[in-house]
Amino acid sequence: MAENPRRFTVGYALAPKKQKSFIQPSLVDLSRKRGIDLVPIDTTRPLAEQGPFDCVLHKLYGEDWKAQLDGFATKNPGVPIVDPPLAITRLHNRISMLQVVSELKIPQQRETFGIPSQLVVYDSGTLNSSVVEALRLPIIAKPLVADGSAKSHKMSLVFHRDDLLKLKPPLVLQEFVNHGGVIFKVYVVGDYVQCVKRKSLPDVTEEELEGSEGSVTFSQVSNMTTQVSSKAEYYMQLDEAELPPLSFVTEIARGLRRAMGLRLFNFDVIRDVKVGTHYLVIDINYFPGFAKMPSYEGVLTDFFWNIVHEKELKEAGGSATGNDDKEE
Ligand SMILES: Nc1ncnc2c1ncn2[C@@H]1O[C@H](COP(=O)(O)OP(=O)(O)OP(=O)(O)O)[C@@H](O)[C@H]1O
Ligand SMILES: O=P(O)(O)O[C@H]1[C@H](O)[C@@H](O)[C@H](OP(=O)(O)O)[C@@H](OP(=O)(O)O)[C@H]1O
Ligand SMILES: [Mg+2]
Ligand SMILES: [Mg+2]
Repeated sequence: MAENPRRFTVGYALAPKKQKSFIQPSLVDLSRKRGIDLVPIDTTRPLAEQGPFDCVLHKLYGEDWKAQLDGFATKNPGVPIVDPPLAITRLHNRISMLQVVSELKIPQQRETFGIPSQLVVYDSGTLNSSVVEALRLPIIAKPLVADGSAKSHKMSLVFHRDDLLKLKPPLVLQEFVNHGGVIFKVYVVGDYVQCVKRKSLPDVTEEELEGSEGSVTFSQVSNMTTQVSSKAEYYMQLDEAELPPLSFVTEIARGLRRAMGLRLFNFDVIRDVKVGTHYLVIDINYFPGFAKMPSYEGVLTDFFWNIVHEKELKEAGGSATGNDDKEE
């Protein structure tokens, strides 16, 4: 194949913290070598006046930013926006986020999956109603909104029904499922899927449930550097835990990618210790911390390459992105 001297530009718009963690020199260098320049978008200036870009990558929210993206898309209809704001919005609500998992039509064989029993509570009055009684303790209370704010990560693990009354709706009440203290994070970058293990909340025994007083609040367990459990065997659990079969999580990833019309996300999966082959999806995050993923530079550079070459690949009758099957 003849060498293509054309260079491509990916414009990115990220919050300062995200920019710092994601735009590593190693990523910029590798992309540059493959003919792709990563260029920051100036969010203080109209987006439609900037560029030219072959792709716009973003993780910013708000009506103003949406309007900027709309203006840019009108002027540049062929330029992919990763990802469309409307598709991302589904992940800002912990009910609509997991609804999509329940709707997936994937033949389940040895390994099965679902979501934990949960319900949404909009007002304090509902906290002692019979619908809540249907949920088994312990219960995790999560803010309904998952918009990336510190508040949206603040959760409570509740051991007694009385303690539910202290919670502040709107929230999602979800049954806590014992899973051996290990969570699987499945990273999705276009058609690329990688699954890693992280530490999670430790299991709760019947005795602990009877004896525990009050509720415990916590935030971003899997990102914590300090030990969440004092149990000595804790880190051994992480080491020894077997990953779910890659083909199984890849099927779920593919289903989610198609159903949501998103290319950059991860989802958290736990394995029910009681069943052993039953998995529960508990969280989906847009454009998560990919820099924590082994070989992230190569994976993301391949992704950018595929995106900017999408048009010519389609014209040539092939697709290297694996996104030709997405429903957008
Ligand atoms: N139903 C559940 N059963 C058992 N543990 C759970 C359940 N839901 C959440 N957890 C634990 O609580 C942690 C936080 O929950 P979740 O992932 O929903 O929150 P988050 O703030 O959106 O996380 P992230 O930082 O991944 O965005 C999980 O990583 C897991 O350790
Ligand atoms: O701040 P919000 O928009 O909520 O996004 C977070 C995600 O919820 C987390 O899942 C990311 O951490 P992981 O990549 O470990 O899942 C986390 O990654 P980070 O801590 O590297 O930024 C964030 O992307
Ligand atoms: Mg999570
Ligand atoms: Mg989350």
